[in-house]
Amino acid sequence: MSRSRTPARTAASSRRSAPKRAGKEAPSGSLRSWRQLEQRQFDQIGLGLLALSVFLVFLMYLGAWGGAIGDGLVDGLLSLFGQVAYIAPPAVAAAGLLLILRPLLPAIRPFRTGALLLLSALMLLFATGTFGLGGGTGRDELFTAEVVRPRGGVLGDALYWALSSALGDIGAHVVGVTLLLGGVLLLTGASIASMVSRTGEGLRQTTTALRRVPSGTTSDEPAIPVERPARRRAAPPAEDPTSGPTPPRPRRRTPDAATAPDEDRTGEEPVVRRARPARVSEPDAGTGEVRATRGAPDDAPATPELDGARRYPDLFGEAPPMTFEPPAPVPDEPEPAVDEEPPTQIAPRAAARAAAAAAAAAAREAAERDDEEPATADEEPTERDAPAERPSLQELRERQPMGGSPEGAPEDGYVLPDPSLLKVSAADQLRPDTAGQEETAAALVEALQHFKVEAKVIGTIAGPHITRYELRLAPGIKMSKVAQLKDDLAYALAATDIRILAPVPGKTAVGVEVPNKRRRVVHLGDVYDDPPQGETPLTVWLGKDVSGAPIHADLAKMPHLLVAGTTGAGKSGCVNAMLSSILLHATPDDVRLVLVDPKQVELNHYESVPHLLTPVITSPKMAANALQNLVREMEWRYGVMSVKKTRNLPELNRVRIDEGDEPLPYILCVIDELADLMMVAPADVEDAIIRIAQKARAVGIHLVLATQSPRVDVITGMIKANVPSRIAFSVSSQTDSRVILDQNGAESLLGRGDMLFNPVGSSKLTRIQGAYIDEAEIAALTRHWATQGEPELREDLLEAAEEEPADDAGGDDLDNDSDPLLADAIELVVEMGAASTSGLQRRLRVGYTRAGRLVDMMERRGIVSAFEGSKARQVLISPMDLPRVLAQARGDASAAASADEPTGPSAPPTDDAGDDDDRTGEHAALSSAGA
Ligand SMILES: Nc1ncnc2c1ncn2[C@@H]1O[C@H](COP(=O)(O)OP(=O)(O)OP(=O)(O)O)[C@@H](O)[C@H]1O
Repeated sequence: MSRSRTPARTAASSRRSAPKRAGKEAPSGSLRSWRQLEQRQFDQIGLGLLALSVFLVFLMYLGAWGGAIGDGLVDGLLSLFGQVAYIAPPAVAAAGLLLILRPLLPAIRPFRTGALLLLSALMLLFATGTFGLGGGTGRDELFTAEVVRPRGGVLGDALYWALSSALGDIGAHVVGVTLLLGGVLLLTGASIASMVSRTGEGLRQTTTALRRVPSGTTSDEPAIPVERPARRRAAPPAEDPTSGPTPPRPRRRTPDAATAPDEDRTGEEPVVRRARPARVSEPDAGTGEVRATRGAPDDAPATPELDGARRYPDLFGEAPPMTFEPPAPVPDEPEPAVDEEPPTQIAPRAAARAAAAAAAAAAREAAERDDEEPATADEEPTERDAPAERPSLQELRERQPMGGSPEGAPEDGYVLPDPSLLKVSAADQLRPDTAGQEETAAALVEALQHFKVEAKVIGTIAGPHITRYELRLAPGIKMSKVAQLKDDLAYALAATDIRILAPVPGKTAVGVEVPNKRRRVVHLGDVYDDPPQGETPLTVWLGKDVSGAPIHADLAKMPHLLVAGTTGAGKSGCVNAMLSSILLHATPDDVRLVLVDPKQVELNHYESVPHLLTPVITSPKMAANALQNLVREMEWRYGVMSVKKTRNLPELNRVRIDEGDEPLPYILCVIDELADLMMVAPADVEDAIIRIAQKARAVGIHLVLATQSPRVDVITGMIKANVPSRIAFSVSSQTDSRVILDQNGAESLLGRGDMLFNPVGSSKLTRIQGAYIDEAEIAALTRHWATQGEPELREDLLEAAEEEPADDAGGDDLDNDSDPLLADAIELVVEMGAASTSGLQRRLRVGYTRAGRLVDMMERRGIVSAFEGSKARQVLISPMDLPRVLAQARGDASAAASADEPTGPSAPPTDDAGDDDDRTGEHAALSSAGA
């Protein structure tokens, strides 16, 4: 993190968290000011407590004279707490140490409560005389000078008196012991069940280990097998971007520095470092990498995993910040398992640590398993085990990976652009326009009254372009009534367009979003920040939400994004903001770009950045080729991942770096006008998009598809199903809005960057005013990159994909109802008892399109049931029918006729049954041609 950026970043962060706090109950003044103290102030307090502890040791344990204050203090403590006061010196020292070391310690929420319970329990036990503590002289002499000191002090006596009055002596004993146990549990973070289970587990392990000891083991030999060293190098300690001094921008950031949050990066290092190869960063929780988040110096060793954090994750960590990082939904076809993250939040630090430990343990186990036993053949095959059209080993070896450092890349690493080249709004422009808010609120309530809707405004939230008025309706009034009044309210408020949220998600309120009189332009510089910890280099800044909080998204987690809206609504602006965000923090070693711009004017600014993998593609045909070649790259990456036994790009890159290979970058393909491509080669483009969208997430290939034509022939059902994250800009009708978002809303947007963001896994739409970056800023940014090397273009990406004989047999030029693999497919589905396109893809090693066509052919022949949404297709024939059906499929009609067992349900006649003969003739021809 750069020093010069720190203030801006801090400002941005505090702005971001402000609305979150606004929604919560304000903490009390003293608590708030306590929390606002900085660590150096905590250090001072901690030192003071340590000194006090030493002082008390002398006074209380060694009998030293402490002067008036010291002795008074000891007297007071003894009177108040009795014998329990003797734990004051270590307790005060512990409190001091906790304050000093708090950046290194996990947040243990119930600490204070635990300490309080323990203290109360001890005082009570001393006062009550439980376990013979304190003498226990009963209630008669309570509060007398003779007994308070040797027992639980005045406070202990007070507790004892209250409890014994209410519950008797027995009750006081029971409560004392219970409080003691409760305090211990809270302080240690243990739970009774887990203690029981861990004890059982420990016993089991010990017994097992003892049983394993060979009879001849001598005392010198280790009885319990020693853990084998992991085969792979463990992940280095995490980097903490929030700590330590940060070098000023412009800085030279090496690919390592840019992309390897787990590499050592101290502030003292020279700013320029040559440290290729890069390591692509990865999500925290997914990969289990350990990252310190608070105060730990960069070069400090990673805080050791706390046992409690692993076993009792619920007790550790802090409230997660708001962000959009949803996991990808599982498409029809299962992706190779990649580490998932919780849908809407960054994992708390301790949870991340726990995940890290679990992942590390799993990796160790896996490494050991690899050493010990080869994979068994009967293991459940996964997509990764048998990817469709997996390249051969030869191909894997020969192919040149996409990425690597472009020609002429600076020897000493890339220099990242300074974000200060971005324009920042003036202070008055950063504040939303709140003029006339009261009048609008009053007019709103009045207008609703005219329509017999009783409501009152319970809150307003003002953003850069709209203000949301939150209404509480009188009992018995339906929300839908307000929604129906949209146009009337717009008329009453003299507003261009209003949007009604009925209800506001998560609130008992109806929201009415009214455009502000003066809209604020949100400049990218107002919201831009480096990717938060745990995010990938594909993190982009989208703009500000209705409360003015900056919103970012990690495209790698989207994992693909659809951007649609009418012309002039701000799509290109949004794409520019995304690309610029990436160019501001990612080097060509982190991210490579494939830009498709059929309009030829939107993305040509980027033609000289070294991040490009191809020239900016303007021809739809070339774009279709590029997409198909990206599918090959994807398959190649899967092949490599399978050989290296890794599950996602960051893991693969770790292995590649260990083996001295260049890591692979993320690849982002941005298509600025999907409709143009879909006009030229709909089948090929759709097929390639679907295949990339379904599978490419794990290998780091991601798509951003933009279109100004939100029509079903452009955004087809299959594309929609596989591109789960959507951004809708203003559209002209509710139908268009539903095509993009599956719900209304985008028809009420204001244009010029006003958008609704629907990240994957969330049904909630976030309204955002898009960040804007003008051409001069983009030019400055691209100039900065252009001086650091030419793009190393992979022209082969634009070449027409080589025809694959196996797949071509089922290609476009063939009859739609015949395929040499049909008989095999039929056999397979009968054998499997179900028909799925992905199953056929895997087992027959064919592409998606061909497998889909085979299923269609079987449906037409009555072999499998029709498509029923998410339900699997049923196989309608029995194994007994197989010979006849296969004979038909192979075009051997005579074999079918002479088959001995023509029993069982015959395949239902199909409309095109009459054509079968012709087709079987073709089949035979094809089969023999193929042979
Ligand atoms: N985030 C924004 N803030 C303010 N104004 C914006 C923003 N985005 C776009 N605009 C304005 O809207 C105009 C049109 O934007 P843009 O070119 O991005 O639209 P588009 O949807 O890509 O249109 P087309 O599909 O025709 O390319 C821009 O010239 C700019 O003035």
